This record gives sequence, structure tokens and C-alpha cells, in this order.
Amino acid sequence: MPDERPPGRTAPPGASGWAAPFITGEADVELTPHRLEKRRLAAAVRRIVDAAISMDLSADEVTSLADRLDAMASELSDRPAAAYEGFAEAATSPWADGFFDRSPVLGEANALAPPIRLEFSPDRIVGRVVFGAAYEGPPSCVHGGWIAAAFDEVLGAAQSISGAGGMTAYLKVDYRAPTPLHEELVFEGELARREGRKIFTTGRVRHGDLVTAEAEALFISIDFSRFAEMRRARGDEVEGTTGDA
Ligand SMILES: CCCCCCCC(=O)SCCNC(=O)CCNC(=O)[C@H](O)C(C)(C)COP(=O)(O)OP(=O)(O)OC[C@H]1O[C@@H](n2cnc3c(N)ncnc32)[C@H](O)[C@@H]1OP(=O)(O)O
Repeated sequence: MPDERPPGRTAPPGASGWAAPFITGEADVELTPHRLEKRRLAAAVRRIVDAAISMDLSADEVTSLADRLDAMASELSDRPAAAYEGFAEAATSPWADGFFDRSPVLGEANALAPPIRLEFSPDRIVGRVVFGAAYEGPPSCVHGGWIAAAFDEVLGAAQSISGAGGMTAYLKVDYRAPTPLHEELVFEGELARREGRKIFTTGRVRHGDLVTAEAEALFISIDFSRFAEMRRARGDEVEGTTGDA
């Protein structure tokens, strides 16, 4: 099976029977004080979002908080966007080890992300997460769209076990039972098979012993020069054709 890593990527050990995984884990990127503070900022925003929708606040308290946060938001929105290092998702990262702080699902520096914590092994991906009040769909249960987003990310990482990286072509979710908020959930993703550029994956999410949803997804491996184009469109200075950062 061809190894489609961009130039410069080294094959990690493991994954017998397949090409070595495209993504093997979180990058050993130095967590500078600046990066750690960005993670702390995101954690604080996450707590504010949770509190804003779930706390019992009087009308006066809501007004006071809204005024303070509104002033902060105005101060921030005048700033220009910064260039950044890393990728928002594992499936399309050209790195052997990704840095996913900005991911809307995994990103510790993205307040929108629950975040899900991925564990990489040669034959499966496990994602652990507790969804808070902001992710509610049915009463006290996780919104189905967020379950789908979690599968997209976990199966997106699992497809990398094939040795290639690609984009989601389809994602099918079977919701078997309500998935609770405020409880640890364990997502699992595996590579089912690869047929040329088509990479088939399967997965499930468990709450304890109960499987609350199952999923399958097809990823299509892509030419990484397309990501260089996408990153140029984002305004990044990209050398060569790999889109590597
Ligand atoms: C850890 C983090 C992981 C995160 C993972 C997150 C990944 C994402 O969410 S990516 C964002 C969502 N996805 C997208 O935006 C993708 C948008 N779609 C596209 O860009 C393109 O349609 C793309 C790349 C999937 C395929 O396009 P292209 O490279 O031109 O391939 P194309 O020739 O159309 O298809 C290749 C083969 O796949 C098949 N195929 C493509 N799409 C599908 C589909 N939906 N269902 C079944 N088969 C399909 C084609 O029929 C073709 O088969 P064959 O070779 O047998 O004729």
C-alpha cells in the first residue's frame, strides 16, 4: 500500500498489516507560557458559557455580567487575527503528530471544544469526554449534532491508521439510546478497511457498559497540495506543496 505522507514525515512503529498511522498522537510541541495561558483563557470562557446558561442569576446579575463581558468582547474584537501553528483536525493534518489546540472538538485553546481527549494506539483511537450543560439536546442528554461531531473527529483520527489522511465523505450515526450530559463518555474508532483512496471506519460511544450510538464514516485520502491551497486562502505563508506548518 503506498505511503502517502508528505515529504519529511517519518513512519512511527506499530500498525502491522497497514501502513504506519498517519497520525500517532499529539505533537511534542513546546507548551510555552503563552500557549498554556491560551488554554487557561479557553477554560475560563468554557466555564462562563456553562454558567451563563445554567446558573440561577437574578435579572440584575445578568445585566451586570452582560455589561462586563460585552465590554471585554468589544475590546477583543478590534484586534487583528493572528497567524497560528497547528491544525484544527487530525484527519487533514500533514503532521505525523498533530497540534490541535484550535480544534472545535479537541482544542484545549478553543472554548467551543468540550474538549475530547484522544488516546492514540496502533489499532484504535479512544476519545474521552464529559459534555457539559452547553451541549444539551434532549433534556439532560447530549445534542445529537455534537455526538456526530465527536465521531467525525474520532473516526477522522482512526482513518489515519490506514497510513493516509483524508476528508470526510460521509458520516452515518445510529443513535441507540440517549447519551447523558455530565458523565464520562468513551468514543472508540477503528479502521474497517481501505480500498485505494477510500478509507472506511467504524466506531461507537459508550456510557459505562451501554453503547449509546454507533457510527461509520468514509474518508477520501487527498493530495496535500490541496491543503497548501486552503492554507494560502486562509492567509498563511506556505512553502512548498505539503501545507505543513
Ligand atoms: C482527529 C480529527 C479528525 C477530524 C476529521 C474531520 C474531517 C472533516 O470533517 S473534513 C470536513 C468535511 N468534509 C468535507 O468538507 C469534504 C468535502 N468533499 C470533498 O472535498 C470531496 O468530495 C472529497 C475530497 C471527499 C472527494 O473528492 P475527490 O477527491 O474529487 O474524489 P472523488 O473522485 O469525488 O471520489 C473518489 C472516490 O470516492 C467516492 N466517494 C466520494 N464521496 C463519496 C460519498 N459521499 N459516498 C460514497 N462514495 C464517495 C467516489 O465515488 C469515488 O469512487 P471511485 O473511485 O470508485 O469512482
